Amino acid sequence: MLPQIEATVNSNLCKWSTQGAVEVKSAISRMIFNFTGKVAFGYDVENSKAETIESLPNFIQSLMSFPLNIPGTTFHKCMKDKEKMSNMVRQIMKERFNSPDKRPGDFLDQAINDMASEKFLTEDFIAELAFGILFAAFESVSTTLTLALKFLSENPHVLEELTAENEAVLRKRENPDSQLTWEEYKTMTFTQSVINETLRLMNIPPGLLRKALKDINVKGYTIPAGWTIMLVTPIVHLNPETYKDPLEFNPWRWKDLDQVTLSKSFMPFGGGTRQCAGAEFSKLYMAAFLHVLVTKYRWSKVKGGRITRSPILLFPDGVHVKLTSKRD
Ligand code: HEM
Repeated sequence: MLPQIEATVNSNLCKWSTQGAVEVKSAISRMIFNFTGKVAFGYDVENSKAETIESLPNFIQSLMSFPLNIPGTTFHKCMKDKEKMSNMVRQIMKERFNSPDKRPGDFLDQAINDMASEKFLTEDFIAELAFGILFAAFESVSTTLTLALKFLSENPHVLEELTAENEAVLRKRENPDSQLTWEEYKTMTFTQSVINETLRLMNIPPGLLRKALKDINVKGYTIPAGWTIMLVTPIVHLNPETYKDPLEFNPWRWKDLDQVTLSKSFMPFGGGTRQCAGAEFSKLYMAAFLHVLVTKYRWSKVKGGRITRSPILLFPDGVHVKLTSKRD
């Protein structure tokens, strides 16, 4: 999948560099939506008959609204947008039922095959599931990468080290134009540290939700069985006892953090059996994005960059940048 990721990042960044200013959050949302939609559900943005998801980048803003489903409300608009995405998957499912010989063997095909043995897998369930996966993918990865861009712009010494690591990867190749390999990805430790540090500082969700299955005693207090518990990950990620100067964007700190500390103090993808299903894919995607970005392009901020939390992380004015090729 790495060559596919690199190719999609290459073509998108090339396109952005020929435009004026690009609003990064929306642009990355579309890029990751189209990619995940294609590899998991066969959504072909170029040739699809399904309606283009124009409202996609604003979906998250309408999600946190009063749940009044009547025309004119934000919630109603949110439900309509969700319906568009689910319908897109329903349409693809219909095409696959009609042409069983043209199945690519992706995630959607697996779900369709499992419908025979798993009673809960109805067409509606798969459409909802697809929406959940697409939403989980485009919102979180685009927020992380947008924030990484912002942090890198504000910390030129980090950008310098990141660029040096990624340019060294190119220099070590026999053919500098060959594609990023898994082995190269594994050597990009500073790139991983930049991603970890961005994930640590940003905390997209305000916490993780769990249900107490039995009464739990915590320091003399009882959490009764059945109660919902919220683990506030931002508190864990900004704990000065683990992370010195916790508000500082300092990817170098990851060199000295051991695995035991991290298992309890770093959980951007959650933990246990409900841990994020897309964690490894996301890290790979983000590393490939940063690799292409810093080796081929430079960028300057045009406007935006303000961040709010409500309760997830939002960029109310977007982050607008101008990308230029390093070859120009
Ligand atoms: C930077 C990127 C991402 C972050 C920070 C992130 C974060 C999270 C978090 C915090 C959870 C809740 C875990 C828990 O309760 O323990 C979660 C769940 C989930 N994520 Fe992600 N996610 C990311 C990307 C993705 C991507 C790209 C996909 C799919 C391709 C994805 C699919 C899922 C799914 C399916 C779940 C539900 C898992 C379950 O309940 O069993 N995520 N994610």
